[in-house]
Amino acid sequence: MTDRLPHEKGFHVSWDQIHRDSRALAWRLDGHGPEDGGWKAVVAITRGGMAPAMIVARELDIRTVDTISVKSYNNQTQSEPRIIKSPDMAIIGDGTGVLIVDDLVDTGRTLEVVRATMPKAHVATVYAKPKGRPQVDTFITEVSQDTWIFFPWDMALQYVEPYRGS
Ligand SMILES: O=P(O)(O)OC[C@H]1O[C@H](OP(=O)(O)OP(=O)(O)O)[C@H](O)[C@@H]1O
Ligand code: HPA
Ligand SMILES: [Mg+2]
Repeated sequence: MTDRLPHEKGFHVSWDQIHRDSRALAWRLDGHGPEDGGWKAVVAITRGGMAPAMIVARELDIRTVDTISVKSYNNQTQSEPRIIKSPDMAIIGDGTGVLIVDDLVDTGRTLEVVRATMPKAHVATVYAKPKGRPQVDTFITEVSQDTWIFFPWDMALQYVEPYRGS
């Protein structure tokens, strides 16, 4: 599969790395919620946003966690993003004090759709590519547009041949 990728580079993220980067995201967000009450809820964009959202919610002691389900990719082929499941809007309101969390922003189309449903929410991703950056309020690491990010939940440990074969 890898030789058919349209991306020049690969950025492989381990569980340890995503844990550290998600914690860094939480620390960056700490104290930046609305002055009257801080962050009140986290909305994870499924599925990739769920692991970072759990870590952010844990670090910032936020107990209200909901999800929004958006389907935009089939492997590496992009299609029109569709909202399959919305969060509980009675809790979310217009998004004030709500942190929307995703693993990454690429073209920004997923976030465009999500933002429209919660215009006052704060959008945070762990990784960002340049095209999608305008859709994100806070992120940790930027990678180039021609880089495909591989997450630990999509990978497995495997044997590699020694660099110098016998
Ligand atoms: O900025 P964009 O170009 O819209 O792409 C970013 C989105 O694509 C991936 O999710 P995907 O739709 O593949 O679903 P998944 O999280 O369930 O893997 C990723 O987790 C982001 O949510
Ligand atoms: O670089 C990526 N990695 C994983 N999923 C993605 N969805 C859009 N871009 C990416
Ligand atoms: Mg996703």
